[in-house]
Amino acid sequence: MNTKLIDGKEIAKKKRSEMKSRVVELKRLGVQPHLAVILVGEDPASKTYVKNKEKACQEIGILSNVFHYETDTDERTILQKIEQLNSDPAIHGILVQLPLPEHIDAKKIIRAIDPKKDVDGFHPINIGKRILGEKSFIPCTPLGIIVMLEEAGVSISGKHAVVVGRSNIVGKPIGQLLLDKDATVTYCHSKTKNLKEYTVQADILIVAVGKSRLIKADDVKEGAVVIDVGMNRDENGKLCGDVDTLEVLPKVSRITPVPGGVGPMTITMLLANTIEAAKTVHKIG
Ligand SMILES: Nc1nc2c(c(=O)[nH]1)N[C@@H](CN(C=O)c1ccc(C(=O)N[C@@H](CCC(=O)O)C(=O)O)cc1)CN2
Repeated sequence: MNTKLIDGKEIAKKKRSEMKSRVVELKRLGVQPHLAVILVGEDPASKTYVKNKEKACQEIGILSNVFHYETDTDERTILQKIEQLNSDPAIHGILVQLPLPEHIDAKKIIRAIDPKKDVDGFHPINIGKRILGEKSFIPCTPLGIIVMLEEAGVSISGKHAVVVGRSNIVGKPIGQLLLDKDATVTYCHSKTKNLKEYTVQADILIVAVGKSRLIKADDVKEGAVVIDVGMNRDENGKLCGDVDTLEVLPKVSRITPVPGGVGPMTITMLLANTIEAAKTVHKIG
């Protein structure tokens, strides 16, 4: 692998092996982390992600249950399931795979999850706590990006980080996390005029917009670190990111590939959050 590429698969492997040992320790103390996953519908990508989450849990000794509902399941059934999981002391983490079918209000569903079991970090209580710098669950993809930057030895303090994209799952939280690490943060989005004017100033460029190969060599500064969160299919059906990796590679100091970059870290951080949830509830430091 090109030395400029930040290998998400390798970092994920290392982190999962560390977590496996932590789970062994927890089991010795009589605690086995347990994750409940709710999947509604037949979206092929969501089914794959859920299967991979189940497999990853199994690999490191976390218990997992998947509750798979048909597409036309009503909101009340899902809310009742969440209520049941909230009050089950054996369950440490709950996640609802997104996106949900249109007739289900995702905001209502997320708010129903006990914030102490919200291992996705999407509940408004966890978002508020995070903004205030209090201990909270951090959404898995942004948390994975921070871990990748640390593992790659990229210093964040004093750097100009430009975030392209303002989703609640990635863009907003990653900007906040970088700010907490003393970066100067600029947010860009679909209404930003002359995007390039901002991206060329970035020491650390995070792109999460869902547009195939939007960022070209001319859009990045020499020596920048580029984190590509995009996961798109190009005109030939090939998986690609929001950054034109091949074109940008000669110019940057480090870059995450797609696939094999940020993606594998998302599930790895879910495991980390589930372990943390179990430790917190059992008051294990
Ligand atoms: N409840 C949640 N829903 C969704 C989340 C989330 O964090 N919580 N994130 C995404 C989907 N996602 C996990 O759920 C996810 C996406 C991608 C990957 C990944 O490993 N991607 C691979 C490529 C996979 C492929 O070949 O298609 C990679 O980048 O190498 C893992 C998890 C939306 N929903």
